[in-house]
Amino acid sequence: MAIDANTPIYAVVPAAGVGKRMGGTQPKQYLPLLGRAILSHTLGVLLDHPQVAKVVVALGAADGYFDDLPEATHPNLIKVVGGAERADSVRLALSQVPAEAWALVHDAARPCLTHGDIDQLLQQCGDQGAILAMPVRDTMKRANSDGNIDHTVERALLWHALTPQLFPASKLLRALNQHQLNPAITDEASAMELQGWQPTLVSGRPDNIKVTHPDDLRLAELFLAQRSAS
Ligand SMILES: Nc1ccn([C@@H]2O[C@H](COP(=O)(O)OP(=O)(O)OP(=O)(O)O)[C@@H](O)[C@H]2O)c(=O)n1
Ligand SMILES: C[C@](O)(CO)[C@H](O)COP(=O)(O)O
Repeated sequence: MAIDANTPIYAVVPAAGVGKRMGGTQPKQYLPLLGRAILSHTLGVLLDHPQVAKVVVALGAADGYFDDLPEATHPNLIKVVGGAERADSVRLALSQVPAEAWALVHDAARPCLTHGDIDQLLQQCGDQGAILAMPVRDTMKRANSDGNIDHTVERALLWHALTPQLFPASKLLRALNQHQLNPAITDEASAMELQGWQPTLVSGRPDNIKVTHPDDLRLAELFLAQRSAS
């Protein structure tokens, strides 16, 4: 089942983080990437997709950067104030999404998303929702408390969860409300799984990285520069 062409799709962009793991003096979503802020790249991809009706971005309460972005005045963009955790920011953003819409939740910190991956997610999404993901390629180890190997983890069915993650907005909001005190909710699918949902895993591009540490920024630059050169 693909998402019906008449179903409204609202993108939800959690962008209220501070980027502790990145270090630096400004939130990482505003770091320059080939001359534009990371968040500007991310919003541009979503605002330009023909099936995305609106983009709701969740910002830090004291965000003093967003209004300088060219996308800040886009007619299809809605701003909300985010929350203490990523899941709170998503839950607060969903207040601006109509109940009948589907929510396409995508990290601000993933600027290398492509329309091709969004199209695959929309086409392969089933009635249980769907997420972009990437099969694990390396042998996986579980560490013990000493930081040594405890055991090797069976990897055949292991995937890296990426974003966007796509769910009916009303069902996602209900799940996030029900589990808002659960620290294990680090993505939308984990909340929906607790509701008994089994979302579709849609294989996505490995260059859809989340800029988390300083070396990720250089990688994102290489990926985007490679595309504009091809
Ligand atoms: N309270 C929060 C925390 C995170 N995010 C967003 O969720 C996405 C993924 O989170 P992460 O990569 O962890 O970003 P930060 O929380 O900023 O990073 P760190 O954990 O290193 O502080 C980011 O776009 C971030 O802005 C958010 O909207 N609200
Ligand atoms: C949502 C996510 O990007 C999927 O991998 C990830 O869970 C975000 O984790 P973070 O610690 O909030 O960056």
